[in-house]
Amino acid sequence: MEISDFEKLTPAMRHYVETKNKNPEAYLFYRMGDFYELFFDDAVEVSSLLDLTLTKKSGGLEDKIPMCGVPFRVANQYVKRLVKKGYSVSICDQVEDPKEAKGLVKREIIKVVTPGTFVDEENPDDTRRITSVAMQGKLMMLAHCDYASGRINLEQKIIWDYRDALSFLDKQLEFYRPAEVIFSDLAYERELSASSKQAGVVSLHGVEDCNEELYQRYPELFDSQYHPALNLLVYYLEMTQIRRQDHLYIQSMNDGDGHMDLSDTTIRNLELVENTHDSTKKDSLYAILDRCTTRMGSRKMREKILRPMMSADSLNEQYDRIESLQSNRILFDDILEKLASIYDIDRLALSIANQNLSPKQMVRLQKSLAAFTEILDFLTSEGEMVLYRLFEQVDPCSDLAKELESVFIDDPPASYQEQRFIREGYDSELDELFDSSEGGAQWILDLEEREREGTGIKNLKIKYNKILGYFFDVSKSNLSLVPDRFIRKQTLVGSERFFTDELKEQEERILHAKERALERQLALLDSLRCRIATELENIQNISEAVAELDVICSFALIADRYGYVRPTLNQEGSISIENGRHPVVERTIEEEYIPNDTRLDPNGYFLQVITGPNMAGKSTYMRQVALIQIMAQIGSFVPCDRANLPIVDQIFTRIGASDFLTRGKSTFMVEMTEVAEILRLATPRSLILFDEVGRGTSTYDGLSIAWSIIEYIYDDVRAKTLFATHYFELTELANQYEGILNVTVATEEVDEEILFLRKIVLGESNYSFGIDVAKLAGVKPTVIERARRVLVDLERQNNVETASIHVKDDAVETMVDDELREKIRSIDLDHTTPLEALMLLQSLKEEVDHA
Ligand SMILES: Nc1ncnc2c1ncn2[C@@H]1O[C@H](COP(=O)(O)OP(=O)(O)OP(=O)(O)O)[C@@H](O)[C@H]1O
Repeated sequence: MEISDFEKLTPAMRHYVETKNKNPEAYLFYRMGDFYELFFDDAVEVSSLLDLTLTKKSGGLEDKIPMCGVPFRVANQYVKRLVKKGYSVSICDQVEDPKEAKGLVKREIIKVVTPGTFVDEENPDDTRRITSVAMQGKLMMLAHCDYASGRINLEQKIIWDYRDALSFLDKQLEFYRPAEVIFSDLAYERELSASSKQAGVVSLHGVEDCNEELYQRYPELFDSQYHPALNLLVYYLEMTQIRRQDHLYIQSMNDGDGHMDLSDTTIRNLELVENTHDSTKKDSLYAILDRCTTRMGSRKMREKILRPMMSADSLNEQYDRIESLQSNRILFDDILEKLASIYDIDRLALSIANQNLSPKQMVRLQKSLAAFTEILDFLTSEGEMVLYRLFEQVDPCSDLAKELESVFIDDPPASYQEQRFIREGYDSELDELFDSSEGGAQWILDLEEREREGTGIKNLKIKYNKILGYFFDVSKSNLSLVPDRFIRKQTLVGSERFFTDELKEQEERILHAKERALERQLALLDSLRCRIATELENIQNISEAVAELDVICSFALIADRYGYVRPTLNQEGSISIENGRHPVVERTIEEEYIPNDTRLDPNGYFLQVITGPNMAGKSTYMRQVALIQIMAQIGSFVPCDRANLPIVDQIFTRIGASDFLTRGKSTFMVEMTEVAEILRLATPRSLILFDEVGRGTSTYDGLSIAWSIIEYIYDDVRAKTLFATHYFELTELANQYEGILNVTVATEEVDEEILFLRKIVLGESNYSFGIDVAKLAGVKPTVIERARRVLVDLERQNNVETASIHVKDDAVETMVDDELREKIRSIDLDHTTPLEALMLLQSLKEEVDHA
């Protein structure tokens, strides 16, 4: 805005413009009376975003100023809609009582609500995270914060190049799914933009200034160590929320150790937390495993699935806990019952720190703490030490729970400022004040009765409103009976309103007592808020422990219900699964699920080439192995009869076409990029699933790539690998390498129809049944017939071509050698003339030259 225009503005509009300029990127909600108003461009944009009526207001300029507004009581609804679309909103409130203001009422921005800091009280499942990214030398550091609970997870990784940065960020953003990412301007901005789009980040912006003094102000948080990403995060939160951020705490610091590293493609391909068709939880591993009672438990379950553990000791301890619940049914039921009365206390942390817990929230906290104490009592009295150990370090805040127990009435009102919510007997002064206010009310009723008799006005009533206070209401027909001591206050169409000196005197007393009672009540509430704030850290620990316990209960429930068994962990690195099942497919198909065995042994067969017709069950089999391995490493029992499993460091999957086309790469390019990444990162402790690698290009290209990938894995990577393919030629590899095993999915042909037996058996299949599947799928018979003829032709040509390809490849060379050897062996020298021998030699040479 031009300075000349600014000077023409009314004082209120000038203040609005000054306030807006403090944070131009956020929409400014400017409090005026009972509304938050927006002006100028903000009004035009927000009215269209939220379907509000756009009006105009004169503000000193020649043209009227665009304006729209929302009632302040429901403003949160509008703020929510804006932040969900990725916008931020500055809330500018009146910070002095308008009645006491001289001139303009003082207004200030009290906070800026951003996509990552918005807390949706009505929807506790809406977990919003904010992530900060900063670089320190070659170290990329990230701080992920769940703002409502105050929990922060720190991550870091040494970045060698652009590709490293991109893959690390992809993984991080996919895992934490922040709504908002902030970065210092120096950080990898370009990479961030690409990754964040992929992970659906709604708001991304750089923050230039970063106050390095912060770590002195939050000594516990920083643990006297400067951490640039954490610093950036706290700086940004203080700047937007305009207050100290005392509820923040570090939940974990991950420097890559201790957890299995799952790539975002693996998370997607195995449908760990969402399915690939509509990106919801349905039909994912998470949907099967999550039988948690509390919301904290469900969130923890998701975290665990995405971050499997690597410590055999911790996993065995977790299995022990499941067993201990299974073997003590009564205790298990008691715990489940108590968990059901624990609220989502995790999300109260922000309100606890800001000391604005409502009475309703306090009652929830009290009930949750009481239930938690009872759970601890069960465990100690039952001597269940494996479970109790979860809580050894946790202070149950029993005193606080007891203290809160006697405070509140049963169901405190949501709008508590004007109503009684503290129980009688908790504070004698409060009781006296409410008594006199309520006693006054009785006095009014008595007076009404007395005056009705005294005046003879049968329907005389004492009423109350905010403007007149208490008054006598007399209908027109009774006006002649009104005595002189009644003083007229107001005349309406059908009645008149009066008061008496006596009524006014009493009114003073009643209203004053009520006001003081409410004041006292709020003061008591404030002191409880202070008291609770001192226990914040303990409450956060309790919510962590409850979440852990809930997850274990969920594992135990599922194990019982679906017949999962405890896996045994081995150090040798071999996978041995008896009658394994796919945890999701077995629950979603109508027919019976056919279990399968798997054995992958680093000292024996560690690479399986899986052939078999389309739709036979190859992918399902491979995924089942990966899912069983993941389940074991998150501490769950597994769907099979018996499992002896290693701790794998990573699970890689190259399955189907990924949806990366937005980044301008072809499907085949994406496939090869993923393959390259897998070959680079996999170790002998990894598990790799390859489904039809090489399919995205011409047959020979694809076949040769698949062939050499298998050889490379066999010779150099040595990771346990399942390789499903339609290239029958790859089954030849098993003849050449000892550790490669050919398996196939059994089928039966009954009356020219194929029957899938779903059973993995030794051997290979050179027939893909693609055309049969097309027939099953309902493709027209004429098309099917034509396809069969084309296939026959192609196969004929194919053989001719195969004979003439020149591949410098051990495998092919071996085949040529074998043929030559065979020919030489068959020469009968006793019956060969020198000339014939010479001619034979010439023909052999020609063959070798053309091979
Ligand atoms: N073990 C099993 N028991 C019962 N049904 C199964 C089993 N395995 C797979 N199926 C069923 O078969 C369907 C096809 O399986 P899957 O996708 O694994 O086949 P595929 O061999 O990978 O096929 P394609 O080669 O066409 O990708 C699954 O959707 C499932 O309904």
